[in-house]
Amino acid sequence: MTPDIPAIQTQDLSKLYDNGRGCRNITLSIGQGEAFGFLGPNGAGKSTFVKTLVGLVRASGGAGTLLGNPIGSLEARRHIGYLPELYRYPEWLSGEEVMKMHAGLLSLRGEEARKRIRAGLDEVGIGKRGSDRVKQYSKGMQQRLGLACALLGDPQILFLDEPSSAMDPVGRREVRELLLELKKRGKTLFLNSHLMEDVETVCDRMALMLNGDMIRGGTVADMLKVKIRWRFKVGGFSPVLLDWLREESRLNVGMAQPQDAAPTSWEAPVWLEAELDGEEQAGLLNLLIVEQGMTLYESAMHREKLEDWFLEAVAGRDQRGEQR
Ligand SMILES: Nc1ncnc2c1ncn2[C@@H]1O[C@H](COP(=O)(O)OP(=O)(O)OP(=O)(O)O)[C@@H](O)[C@H]1O
Repeated sequence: MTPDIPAIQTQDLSKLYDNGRGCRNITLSIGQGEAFGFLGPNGAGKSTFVKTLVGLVRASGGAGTLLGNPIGSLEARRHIGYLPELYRYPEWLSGEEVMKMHAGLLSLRGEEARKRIRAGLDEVGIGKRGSDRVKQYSKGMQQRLGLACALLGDPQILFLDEPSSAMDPVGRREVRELLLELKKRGKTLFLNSHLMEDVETVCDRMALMLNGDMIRGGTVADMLKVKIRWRFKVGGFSPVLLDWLREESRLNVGMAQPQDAAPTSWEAPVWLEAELDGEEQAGLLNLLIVEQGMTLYESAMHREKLEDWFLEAVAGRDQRGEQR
């Protein structure tokens, strides 16, 4: 495989359904071995874009290639694994039988197929339940099975549409670890997710979709350079101390929003909030609070950085995706 050919490349790629919804004019280039995250609210067009890339729906405009091969072509499909967002496996089949069915589609047979099926089920953590029927699987286990199917052909590019949405926090973490491992093995990952933490941990670059358009994009590191919000729960507080804190730290410290963190009585601890560039500044404020004889009950980041970014980006925008 020529390393400088992009794994995924699109130029003004659009897929508009008869009702005018879908995704439009998406231009992207994703290198081999890169992990790319698509974020966006429900109905933004993320799944439509992925379905167009994997060749499940035909583009209405623009062009795209996977490892240099036109999207939808057999050669492009040979290199991909796809975990759709909504899927149902026949309930009467066992996990192993579902995998066997997929192995058949990949022309894998005999011992090679058996080996890969066993390893695949183990890798996603359901190896011991492989002979159980799908109807006995929890939603999270079905999602793990879907992931194992997507990995069965050892694809170069993995398209994962909400890969851990049905999982509990432990399952999500395991999937994140698996994705990081796949990245280490040089796989290209395209991840659609509502879960900021998935994108933040796994992806190198990301973009935000809204109403069918890609409205913002960049490296995850750049996106995380936005200010962070930090909260301090302090006792023995007085307004004079707040002025002093501001002056000493030269930071933007204030009382936290009363509706979020109202004190219950005058003596009760109060919440302060600061907009910071990094954790070191929180350390400085901790120190100054204690130095002034206030009691520091709690000091923690208030909101996910990426979540802030996401909320800020969609704030005030009309979101047509979910509307009639
Ligand atoms: N087959 C279809 N026919 C007509 N409209 C569709 C079809 N599939 C999706 N849409 C519409 O296209 C828009 C984008 O849907 P899409 O499923 O791509 O969004 P999404 O970002 O993946 O959302 P979610 O996170 O909820 O899956 C939505 O308004 C949706 O209602």
